Amino acid sequence: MKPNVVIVHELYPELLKTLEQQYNVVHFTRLNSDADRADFNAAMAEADAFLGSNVKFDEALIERSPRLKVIASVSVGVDAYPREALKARGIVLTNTPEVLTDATADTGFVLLMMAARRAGEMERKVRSGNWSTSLMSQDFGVDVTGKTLGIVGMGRIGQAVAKRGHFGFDMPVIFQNRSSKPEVEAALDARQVDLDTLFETADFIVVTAALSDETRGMIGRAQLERTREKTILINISRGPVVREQELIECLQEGVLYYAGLDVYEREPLDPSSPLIGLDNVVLLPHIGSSTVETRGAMCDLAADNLNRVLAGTSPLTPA
Ligand SMILES: NC(=O)C1=CN([C@@H]2O[C@H](COP(=O)(O)OP(=O)(O)OC[C@H]3O[C@@H](n4cnc5c(N)ncnc54)[C@H](O)[C@@H]3O)[C@@H](O)[C@H]2O)C=CC1
Ligand SMILES: O=C(O)C(=O)CO
Repeated sequence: MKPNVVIVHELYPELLKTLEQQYNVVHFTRLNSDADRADFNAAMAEADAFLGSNVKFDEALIERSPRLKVIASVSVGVDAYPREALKARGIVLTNTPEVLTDATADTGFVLLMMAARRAGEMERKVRSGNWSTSLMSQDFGVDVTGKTLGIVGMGRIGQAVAKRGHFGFDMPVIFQNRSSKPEVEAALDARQVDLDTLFETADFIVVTAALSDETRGMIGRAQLERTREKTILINISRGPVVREQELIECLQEGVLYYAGLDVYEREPLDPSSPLIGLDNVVLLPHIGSSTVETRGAMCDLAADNLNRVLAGTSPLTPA
């Protein structure tokens, strides 16, 4: 009997075909409707394995999936999964580290550059026929090269952002991390500081810390009030690391100069969010790792992990 595999993700055709040859696959590109949800729940009742992302795996779903052996998440962040419940059931959780590090760090720099040069605002002006009003000094942004870069959470993605800043833009790097990282300090001529010092000192602050009970709400008004006149905050980790309502208020009041966000407290971002009406924020729809090559590599790694667990061997990247 072939194992049953539920997939909730777009896959490139060759990979889907390979998986369909090996398994009984029920495939959703995403769960769009109540009908999809009902079909998904029915499929999970029989599933041996799940591959995908953006599915809320609460304890009730785990209970309704009695045969489940492995969740191969197409993401590095695994904050959406109830670890204790998975452990209790012996379900293996895998993720996709490394292969998305560069694409996500690049997205951090897209946001940083767009915010620094107010590129979204300028682009909107050109499109609305207001070329000349973008040439006034009150519309100018700020320099990037040589400015101090502050990283919150110096893991894989944090280090990739820091490398871009250090080698590409001549930036002094400071960072805050849960554990000490002398090797990073040495390699990037960087300095590890506490969170308050980071917010007081950096010109650009890039949040790349994983979401956990410890980091949830770690950044709010108390930190933003410490920033300098033209500080820019970028969040490419998870929305709930930053207190979104306090961020909005600080942007509205000019306490924080500018922000660039790829992630939000609730996704998709509600169209009625005040963020959408603010000029001093660049908004992306959680596309940190969304390139053709990187998504392909993430799906390959997730599939390898799933194959290995179903074959009774250890996954390449257990979460
Ligand atoms: N925007 C997007 O599309 C993407 C977002 N991500 C997010 O980025 C996160 C980081 O990914 P990686 O760098 O690969 O993970 P990682 O595990 O290498 O790095 C996470 C870092 O956060 C640090 N950290 C944990 N608690 C902290 C605390 N209280 N204070 C300061 N630092 C703390 C850890 O020490 C670690 O260095 C993921 O967990 C995910 O949420 C990842 C990929 C794409
Ligand atoms: O990998 C992750 O954690 C993401 O957010 C999407 O790539």
